[in-house]
Amino acid sequence: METILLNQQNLADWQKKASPNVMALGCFDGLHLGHCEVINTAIQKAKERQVPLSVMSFFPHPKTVISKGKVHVNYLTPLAEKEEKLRKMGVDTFYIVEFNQEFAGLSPEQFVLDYLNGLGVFHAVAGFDFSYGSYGAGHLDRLKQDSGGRIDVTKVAKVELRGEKISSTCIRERLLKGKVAELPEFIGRFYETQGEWNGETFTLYPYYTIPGPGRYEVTLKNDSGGSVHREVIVLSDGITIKCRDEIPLFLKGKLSIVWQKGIVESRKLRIS
Ligand SMILES: Cc1cc2nc3c(=O)[nH]c(=O)nc-3n(C[C@H](O)[C@H](O)[C@H](O)COP(=O)(O)O)c2cc1C
Ligand SMILES: Nc1ncnc2c1ncn2[C@@H]1O[C@H](COP(=O)(O)OP(=O)(O)OP(=O)(O)O)[C@@H](O)[C@H]1O
Repeated sequence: METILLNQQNLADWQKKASPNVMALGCFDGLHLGHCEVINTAIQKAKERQVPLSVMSFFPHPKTVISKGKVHVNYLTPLAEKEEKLRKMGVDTFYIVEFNQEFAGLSPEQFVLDYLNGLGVFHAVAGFDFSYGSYGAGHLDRLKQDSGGRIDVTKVAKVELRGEKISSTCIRERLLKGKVAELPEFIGRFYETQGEWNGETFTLYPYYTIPGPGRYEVTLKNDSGGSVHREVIVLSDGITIKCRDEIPLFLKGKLSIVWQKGIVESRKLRIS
């Protein structure tokens, strides 16, 4: 998979190199079950047409830029992890578009002509609610027209769980409430964060969303298959993670925390 950091300055160079492709569109933070439905649908379309599959995502999160910094988005999957997951899914080209005020101000038509037509897209796949262009005015029902009739569109229906749309937002909300045990129903696995254990402290890699303050049952594991079950505490500062028991030194170095269960404090259970 080729990863391309795209912006207004280098767009013309990448347009010259582009070949016909199918493209999946969106932020894809967390690569939850709704995102996987979009990407797997796009994979199928690319196979049917025997062309490469590209994914176009945006960084920083549009909400942060559009709110002019008022809305701060912590990520579920930092870029490096998203890149690895997309590569494993079989994506051929991963475009990360620099989402800044200038880009946000593109009209829906201009975005489609410059970033889809211009990059060889002839079939676009996104979810039912994908929006594009200034004020989010663009939507899938007008994309073909915005492309001058050149791009066919597949709209993926809402993937929901008990009536609730599966979204990165609802996953972040559950994380901050400590409801990590519910997440496999949304992302198909337990939520994981990557970082370093130096023998004394955990240091998470940047951008992860840490579960809310509280105690958690977790599995600590490294890339060579070593793992232990432990209880960790996220302190009230919401960023410090402490492990209650000793962590074996064979886990020193890069370490994943697999968040499995929030331990409800007994005091919360006390019925006054
Ligand atoms: C080129 C481009 C420009 C965009 N500009 C805006 C914008 O000005 N305002 C906006 O609300 N959304 C804009 N969006 C849509 C956002 O990416 C995002 O979909 C929207 O904020 C709704 O987010 P949500 O569906 O996750 O709530 C733009 C998207 C693209 C691709
Ligand atoms: N539950 C879902 N069902 C179908 N498509 C979805 C679903 N969630 C997201 N998508 C689609 O997947 C792509 C990426 O979604 P995106 O990350 O932009 O939105 P999101 O998951 O709702 O995140 P957020 O909550 O931050 O807005 C978009 O095309 C979007 O329409």
